Amino acid sequence: MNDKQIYIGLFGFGTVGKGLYDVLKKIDPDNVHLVKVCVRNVAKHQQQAPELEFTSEADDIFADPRVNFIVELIDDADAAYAIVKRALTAGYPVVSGNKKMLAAHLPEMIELQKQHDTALLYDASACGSIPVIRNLEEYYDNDLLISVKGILNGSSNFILSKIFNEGMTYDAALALAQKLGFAESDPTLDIGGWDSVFKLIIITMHAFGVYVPSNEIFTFGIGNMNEHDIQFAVEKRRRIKLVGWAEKVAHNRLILSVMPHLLSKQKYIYSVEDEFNGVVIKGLFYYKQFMFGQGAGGFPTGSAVLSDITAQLYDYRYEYKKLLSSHKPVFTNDHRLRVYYRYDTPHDLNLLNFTNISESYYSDSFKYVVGEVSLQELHDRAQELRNAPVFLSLYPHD
Ligand SMILES: NC(=O)C1=CN([C@@H]2O[C@H](COP(=O)(O)OP(=O)(O)OC[C@H]3O[C@@H](n4cnc5c(N)ncnc54)[C@H](OP(=O)(O)O)[C@@H]3O)[C@@H](O)[C@H]2O)C=CC1
Ligand SMILES: N[C@@H](CC=O)C(=O)O
Repeated sequence: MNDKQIYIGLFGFGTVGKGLYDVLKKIDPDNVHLVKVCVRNVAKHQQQAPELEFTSEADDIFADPRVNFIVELIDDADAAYAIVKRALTAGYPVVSGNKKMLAAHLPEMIELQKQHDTALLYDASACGSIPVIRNLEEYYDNDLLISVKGILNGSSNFILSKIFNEGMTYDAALALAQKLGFAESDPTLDIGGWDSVFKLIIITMHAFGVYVPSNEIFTFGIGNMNEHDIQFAVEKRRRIKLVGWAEKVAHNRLILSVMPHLLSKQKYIYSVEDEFNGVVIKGLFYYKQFMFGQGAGGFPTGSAVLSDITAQLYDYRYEYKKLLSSHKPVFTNDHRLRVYYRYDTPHDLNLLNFTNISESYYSDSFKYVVGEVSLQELHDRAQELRNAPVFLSLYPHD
């Protein structure tokens, strides 16, 4: 046990910031202390924790001589970028939960850590309580990793579970996810697959040493799903789950996507319900491993943040070793996938060029095809697809 003491300047006291506070209160560690908290609305939060010092000025945190550690847990990615950059530049160790900010600025954040010889940890940003980043960084440090695939967003999974298992309406399920603190302040990030793609970008950096910006990754959420898609899934004895997927395919190329998958019972993530996340890691010689845990909520994420904080008691840092690998895969969208595609008009059907159509159905109210389509085409047409009355889902062979 070393005698290092961490004095935290905390930004944000919402679901996760308050979660961290509650976890700290419960554990009462000897070497981690919450010194000052920066929020927008001081009065609101002072009532929640009268013994804490609150401020609405970031400068008050940086000027406090006791603070030697910054924890950033706010819901504004631009402000989070400014705070984390300022903290790293000033040499503070930092913990952040902001996947949107991290996904947009990872290369710069890695550079800042190097330049200022300090650490930024963010395991809590991807899959809440599951220590997926540290495991990918430390344990899977070789070229044998084939794929990382999983349910990376608790809210959309919660909504799908409530619809499929309890027959709840989409709107009621979303309202409940918001009430329970799982959803982002802007829930279209959850529903639209954006939150998953931010996490996928971070995970891909630590799994394969490759950074791909979000605008290059096909992202399609569950917002367009309707009762016909649910009926199709039930008839096929499958479930629809929103899945983030990174996989090495032939010739050391790497495909990435976030989209619904029609999963059969054999798949590990078929049984991941509610706000839980599940990540399947596939390797050349060990087949598959499965990590499972709560992906959202104050306590699970607060405890993951605390784990990132205490890791710095022994100076833990991400080393980004895979960035330097000479065998890094090369990102591509040049890959074909089998999908289920529900459409309404001939125009919508013609948005995509299907080959190998194995199934199709046509009635006044429900039309679909199952066939192969290129990931590049899906990516190029993503915006049109999101805006059209269509739904699509990967339909993997069993
Ligand atoms: N909710 C979850 O389960 C998880 C969330 N995350 C991430 O953690 C972060 C926080 O999420 P969450 O706790 O749910 O968000 P909330 O909306 O519950 O809370 C956000 C907090 O940030 C504060 N805030 C916003 N902007 C500023 C600013 N410029 N300066 C200081 N404080 C500010 C708000 O203050 P005020 O209340 O006064 O307005 C509020 O206390 C996000 O990046 C989210 O993506 C990561 C994993 C799980
Ligand atoms: N909104 C996110 C929160 C955790 O990252 C989710 O639902 O997973």
